[in-house]
Amino acid sequence: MGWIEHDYRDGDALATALANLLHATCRDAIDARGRAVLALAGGRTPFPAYRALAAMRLDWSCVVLLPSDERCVPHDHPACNVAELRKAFADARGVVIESLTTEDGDPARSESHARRRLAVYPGPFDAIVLGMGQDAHTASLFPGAPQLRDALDLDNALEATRIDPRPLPPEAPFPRISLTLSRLLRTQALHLALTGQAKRDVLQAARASGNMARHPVAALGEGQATVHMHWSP
Ligand SMILES: O=C1O[C@H](COP(=O)(O)O)[C@@H](O)[C@H](O)[C@H]1O
Repeated sequence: MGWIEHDYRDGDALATALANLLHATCRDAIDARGRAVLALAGGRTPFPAYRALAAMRLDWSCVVLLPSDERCVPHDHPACNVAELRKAFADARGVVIESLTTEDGDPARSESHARRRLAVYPGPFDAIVLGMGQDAHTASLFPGAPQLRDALDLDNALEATRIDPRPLPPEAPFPRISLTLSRLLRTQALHLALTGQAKRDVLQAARASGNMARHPVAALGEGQATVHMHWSP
C-alpha cells in the first residue's frame, strides 16, 4: 500500500513509541474481540520495545505472541528467537507465546509444526513487528535462498516455510522457519523497526530497486497494510 517513516532521536524513544503503539493495539483488539495476536521479529533491534511493552498493564492472558521467523536451533540455544521472546515477556503473566519450531529445532519437523500452530490463528494479526538485516532480509526471507521465490509468492497458501539462507549469515548460520510473505502481510498493522544509517540506506536502495529477489524487504510494500518504518540512529 504505502510506507510511512517515523524517525526518533534515539533507540529509547523508538522503543517507547513502538511499545505504546503495540499496547494500544492489544487493548483495542482485546476490547473488540477478546484477544490480541501479534507476530514479532527476533534479532536484536525490537527487543527494547518488547521489554517496554511487557512492563505495561494489560490483560496478558488475552495476548498471543508468535515469532515472525525462527532459527532452527534447540530452544535452549542462545540464537533461538522464541527463547528471547519468552525472556522479554517473562513478567507478562498469562501471555501465550507460540513457537515456530520443535524443541530440538529440527528443520523438517519444525516446518510442519509451524504450519499446524499457525492454523490455530486464521485471522489477520493485530500487528506485526519486523526487522531487517544488512542483506535486506526481513523475517527470514533471505535473498538467495532456494525457497525464496515460493515464500514471496502471494498466491502461495502455505503460511510458513523452511528457508536455507545461501550463504548462511555468519552471525546466525542456521536454517530457518519463516512466515511466508502472504502470511506476514495479513495484518492490521505492520511495523518495521530499524536502527542505524546503514540499514536506512539498505532499505532506501531496496525500495528504489523494487527487486524482491535481491531485497526481500521491498516486498512489504506489496500488501494492503501501510508499512510503518520506525528508525533511530
Ligand atoms: O535473523 C534475523 O535477523 C533480523 C534482523 O535482526 P537484527 O538483529 O539486525 O535486528 C530479524 O528481524 C529476524 O527476525 C531474525 O531472525
